[in-house]
Amino acid sequence: MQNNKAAQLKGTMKVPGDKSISHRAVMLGSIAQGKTTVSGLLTGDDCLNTIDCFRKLGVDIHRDGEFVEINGKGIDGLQEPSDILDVGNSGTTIRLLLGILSTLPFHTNVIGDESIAKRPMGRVTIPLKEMGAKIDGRDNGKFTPLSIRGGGLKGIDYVSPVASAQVKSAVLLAGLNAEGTTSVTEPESSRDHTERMLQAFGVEVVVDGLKKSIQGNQELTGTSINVPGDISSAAFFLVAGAIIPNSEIKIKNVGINPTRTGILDVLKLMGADISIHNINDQSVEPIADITIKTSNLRGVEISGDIIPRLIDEIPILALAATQAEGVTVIKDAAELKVKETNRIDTVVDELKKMGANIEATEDGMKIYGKSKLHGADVSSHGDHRIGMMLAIASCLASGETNIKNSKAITISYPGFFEQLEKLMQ
Ligand SMILES: O=C(O)C1=C[C@@H](OP(=O)(O)O)[C@@H](O)[C@H](O)C1
Ligand SMILES: C=C(OP(=O)(O)O)C(=O)O
Repeated sequence: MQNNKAAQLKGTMKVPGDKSISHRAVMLGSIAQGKTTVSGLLTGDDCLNTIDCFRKLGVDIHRDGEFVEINGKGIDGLQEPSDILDVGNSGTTIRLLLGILSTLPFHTNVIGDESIAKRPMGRVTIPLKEMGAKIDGRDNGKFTPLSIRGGGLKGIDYVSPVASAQVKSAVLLAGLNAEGTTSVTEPESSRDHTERMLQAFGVEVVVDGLKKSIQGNQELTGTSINVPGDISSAAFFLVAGAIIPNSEIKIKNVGINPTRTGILDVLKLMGADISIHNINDQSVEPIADITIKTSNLRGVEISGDIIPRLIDEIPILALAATQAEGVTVIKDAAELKVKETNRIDTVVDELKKMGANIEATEDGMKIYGKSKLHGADVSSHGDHRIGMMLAIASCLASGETNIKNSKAITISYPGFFEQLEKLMQ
């Protein structure tokens, strides 16, 4: 993909459905009893892989664009698949799926792409094995391909070493069909979409600070889910609006769940001209419209318990920091190393090629502001968020930027380039 400098970005837009919520809607609908309808589903590759895995498990799922109907027969309605389940590039799919498969008394093989093969699965397979699931795979079940035979689980009181919604969700989903109570305690709060959505399906989740508990043998009842716009996708246009001259962008219907809004807090702290309006917190997930205008940003420190609230937004925040006055320091973000790519390395290496003054640290990065970016030959390394960050960087850079493997962007944002082009007109 080739991109050139943009004079301005102006307009009103929507972003596709939230990826985390879309995965969960398909999964919970598949294990619920009765009909679930989902509107506004993200049709990115990751969520399509989730649908494909549950179809292979025998679930009746009809999709018409962003609308999905699932005819659930309860968790016991899932059947041993005759084919390997392939999650593609999606960490959320494999980790949450492992939680569900752990409860089912049959055999499944699960694989993903070469990025998934490098990502740690021990963080979910260790507690799931402790609950009684039989899981094997490379390095004693810590990496794909994985083979799993579930059933006969016992609840656990699990203290997770990482603030990860995928770990929390996998254990809680396994707990749905385990004997007794299952609890997960996290070091910091991670996104709580699973807890919220389980409640919408009629399951009781007990929240005691950082400890979340669930009783075994609870049945889910099908429901209607309306997926809000993905704040992680909106983040690319929020930063674009702030750093590209003469811009003003309004993004409608964005999910503003407080466990996801670290990006808004940091942009405000950096001095961005951002406003949040039309807040509607009447349903399971709160939504709002967000407007951003070209801003004079300043460098900040981003560390501590805000990190899980903006973990996927760090690549685009790093780009914002290259245009801020002063230095930005990102700490406590070692989790970036185990995403689709090592996002500390890919952000630093690719932005350096475009002239940014940025260095990697042990658990984050340091960015010196007000760099003049120039076009270069860069690569997404197959990581959708790196691809989108580079596309926004190219709108600011002088000359031409060639982004290798920009196709990866469809993992979370089909139609990204079309949207960007519309705002340039
Ligand atoms: O649960 C989810 O939907 C997600 C949780 C986060 O990962 P971790 O659970 O590994 O922190 C996030 O980075 C990922 O994009 C989606
Ligand atoms: C880390 C991400 O997703 P996943 O873990 O589902 O692959 C992401 O979307 O940035």
